Amino acid sequence: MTALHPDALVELRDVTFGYGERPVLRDLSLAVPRGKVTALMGASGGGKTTVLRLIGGQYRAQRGEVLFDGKDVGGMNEPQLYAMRRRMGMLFQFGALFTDLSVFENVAFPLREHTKLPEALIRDIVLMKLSAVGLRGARGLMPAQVSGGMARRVALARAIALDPELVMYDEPFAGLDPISLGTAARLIRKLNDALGITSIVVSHDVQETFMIADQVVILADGQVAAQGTPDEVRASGNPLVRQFIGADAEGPVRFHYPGPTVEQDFGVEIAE
Ligand SMILES: Nc1ncnc2c1ncn2[C@@H]1O[C@H](COP(=O)(O)OP(=O)(O)OP(=O)(O)O)[C@@H](O)[C@H]1O
Repeated sequence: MTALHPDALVELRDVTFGYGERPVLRDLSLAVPRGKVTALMGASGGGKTTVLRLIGGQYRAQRGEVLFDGKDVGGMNEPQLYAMRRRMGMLFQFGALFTDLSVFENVAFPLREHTKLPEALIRDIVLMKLSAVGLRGARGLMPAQVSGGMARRVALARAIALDPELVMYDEPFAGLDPISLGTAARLIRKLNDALGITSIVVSHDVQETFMIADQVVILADGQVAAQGTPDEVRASGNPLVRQFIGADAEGPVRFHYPGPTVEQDFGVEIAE
């Protein structure tokens, strides 16, 4: 399989996908360059998490191809998927930690699950990863004893425990105060560069995400509405994009999930 974008670690080619009748992604094509931070943004329900699930092989594209390192994820069998997922770290919304395991054991978990490394080596790796997120000293704490921002950093250390090539972050900043949010964003950038990772960040926080991203992809209606460097996207004239990045308060993005009209549901006309 020859990649259209030779420097891409992940590539979607003309991908169509829906959970049922309703298509979520329509002929979507995008490339995630190696070693870079790609931000995936767009209105709620636009399909961002769905893209991550297709990359992780949780779902298969109905049409088109999802390539990881040049191989079609949709064509992989279970052992191949398992091997591919070992090369990926995932940090999902709120990066839930195992509440009955210490900070140390949370980070050690993937190493114990996926490797047969001796205990001494596991210890060194865990402490190295915790050090990378500034929490080596917190190893003995339980999740209930750490702040929300710290918990997110522990989850980040866990996501990079197996030295992944790709890390996917789904709303890594959700629920964080502005200071923790800034810290988490800078950490994602720092780890990306220090460890030579490729990162995909799904986020609604325009300011912080634009600060750390090399490439921004804005999804709307299951397609790419804009793509480019943060500056290029900021300069976009597309009304959807302008509304999303906050340049225009009013715009074409619908507030309501598609469904029957108010008149159909209530038999009267109500201003929304
Ligand atoms: N497992 C599922 N079964 C059925 N429909 C789903 C499922 N997961 C998501 N959807 C629908 O698919 C659409 C896209 O969802 P997705 O979570 O990918 O969007 P998103 O851009 O990540 O949204 P948000 O920013 O709100 O998290 C939504 O309309 C959602 O309701």
